[in-house]
Amino acid sequence: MKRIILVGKPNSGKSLLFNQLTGLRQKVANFPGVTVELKSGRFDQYQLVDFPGAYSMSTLTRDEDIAVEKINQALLDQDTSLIICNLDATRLQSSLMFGMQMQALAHQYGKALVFALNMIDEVTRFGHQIDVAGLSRDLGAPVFALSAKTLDGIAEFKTAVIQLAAEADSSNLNTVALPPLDYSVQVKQSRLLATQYGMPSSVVLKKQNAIDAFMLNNVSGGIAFLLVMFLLFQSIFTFATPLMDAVENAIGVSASFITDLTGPGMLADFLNDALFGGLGSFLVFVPQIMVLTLIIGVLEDSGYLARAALICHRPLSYFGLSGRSFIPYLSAHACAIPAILAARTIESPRKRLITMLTVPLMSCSARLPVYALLVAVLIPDTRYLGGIVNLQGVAFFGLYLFGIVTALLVSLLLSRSAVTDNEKSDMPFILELPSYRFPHWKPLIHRVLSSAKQFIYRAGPVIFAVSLGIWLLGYFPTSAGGLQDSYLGVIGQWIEPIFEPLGLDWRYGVAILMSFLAREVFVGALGTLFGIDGADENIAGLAANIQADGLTFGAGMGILLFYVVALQCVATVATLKAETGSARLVGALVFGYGMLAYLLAMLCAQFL
Ligand SMILES: Nc1nc2c(ncn2[C@@H]2O[C@H](COP(=O)(O)OP(=O)(O)OP(=O)(O)O)[C@@H](O)[C@H]2O)c(=O)[nH]1
Ligand SMILES: [Mg+2]
Repeated sequence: MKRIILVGKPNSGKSLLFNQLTGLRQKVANFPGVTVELKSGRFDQYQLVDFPGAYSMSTLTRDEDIAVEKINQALLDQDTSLIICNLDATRLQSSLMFGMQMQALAHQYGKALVFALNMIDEVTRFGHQIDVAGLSRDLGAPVFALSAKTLDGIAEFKTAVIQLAAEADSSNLNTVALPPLDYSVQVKQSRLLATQYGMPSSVVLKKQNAIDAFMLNNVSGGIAFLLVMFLLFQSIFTFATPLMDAVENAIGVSASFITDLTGPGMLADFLNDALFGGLGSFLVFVPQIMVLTLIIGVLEDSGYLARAALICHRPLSYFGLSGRSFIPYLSAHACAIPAILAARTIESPRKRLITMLTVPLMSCSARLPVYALLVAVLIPDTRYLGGIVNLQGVAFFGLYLFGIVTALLVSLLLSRSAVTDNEKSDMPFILELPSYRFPHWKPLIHRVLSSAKQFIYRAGPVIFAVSLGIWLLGYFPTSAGGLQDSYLGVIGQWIEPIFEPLGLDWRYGVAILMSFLAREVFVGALGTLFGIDGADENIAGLAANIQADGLTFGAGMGILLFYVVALQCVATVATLKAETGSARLVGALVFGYGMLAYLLAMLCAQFL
């Protein structure tokens, strides 16, 4: 298939334009370095490829390396019909700096190129107008003003792209032998063109500077940062509670409705214990995942993340990390895998490696159900300041904080050790601050919904299978009750010695071992086990069941810390191996985190 490539400076709106052209939903967010690998989709009869952004053809970071390497391949490829070079109309100079290099290369390799002058809605909003015809004339290439957000100019652009690509396919431009690029010329020319056509930077920066005077100030910025982080984690707990209660009630009502229909017997036992007890107790946590995604999404789209990265650069440097590590660290609270990839934007290879190795310590959304369940068991629901601060919410925040602090300490250890190459640490820290924007709500809603869908699709089948397996083994041969005498009970006796020092009986052991398949399984497995065990089960109250069963505070805290630290995710391990290229290193990491987790759990059980 013939190909059209979409390139440009970071954060210039490439991915949003890509989504509009292909109908796909690649991640779009308001900070540089969102797209870190090539993504393709179909546009008309072409394959459209969205690239990571690059500031110039001489690269600083791994994502830029990938972009430039793949651009060079595309230039040599017969199948590349057209290059769309995306420009941010509000930041014309830096966009053109890359754009003009790209244009010279396209010329050199005989490729057709069109400029998309994106974000034109913002230019209009600032009361400025760009002379598009003049810019096109001076650049010597077609330029289309458009907005990937409001869709202004998109229809014309689509038609033009198809036409230009078809023309290029039939005309066979010839390679022109040009001397190698002299980048200083492009810098000078882009400055001239930007002064002539672009918005004066005083207009763009006025509002931004006013907010940044507060946000980047050492004192007010630091306080704002801590407040934002506290509210982020606290609100996962508070905002989601009503929704969680609703889901819990809905599951309870469905459970009693269905078991009324079936009447007592094995089928009812199965539905109650495995389906509603296992899968049901996991579904309760979906609202929390949605709230977490929503808040991270708002932060990402507002432009605040880049500021937070800047504020954190100094403190993170003490631990051998970079300010840019902040973005992978934050997004790892949703899932570690994209976060490990996002570490590609970190300038120093050494800091990138340390970031990747410590990202799994951030509490990802798979741990949320475990945290929420055990916090509800162990911590009383006490409220302060008229309900704004909730003790359970504070405990929740404490767990996230524990993950972050452990990650920082491990980073410090790694940065002082021989695992990493110290010579490559002195790379400049450069981060472009994006404009503040109101979050684009439509993609945000999609993202929230798809996070829920993914959460269910990813862990749901595993949880169902595990619940089913546990139920069968736990129900037979003594269906009358007596989990202890079931097949599972027998297996349980073998593993009990491992968990005894943690103050846990074999049921918790089974749930912990099973959660190496997916962490969320812990909740489903316990739900099923307590379901079989309890006579008149009330699935809505797994937390209450565990409390009544007498889980001690120390042992419970031990489980929590175990889940914070242990690396129990096959997909994360695979991604780490691919990105670091070292199975040994990743193996050692899994073992190290496992031992630390066990040790912490043991200390809690013995001393708390
Ligand atoms: N107002 C406005 N905002 C836009 C437009 N296009 C994109 N944005 C916003 O600009 C930000 C960056 O968009 P992306 O599509 O992620 O940019 P990108 O060029 O793919 O960025 P990288 O992948 O980091 O290189 C997001 O906050 C978008 O919502 C536009 O036409 N108008
Ligand atoms: Mg992108």
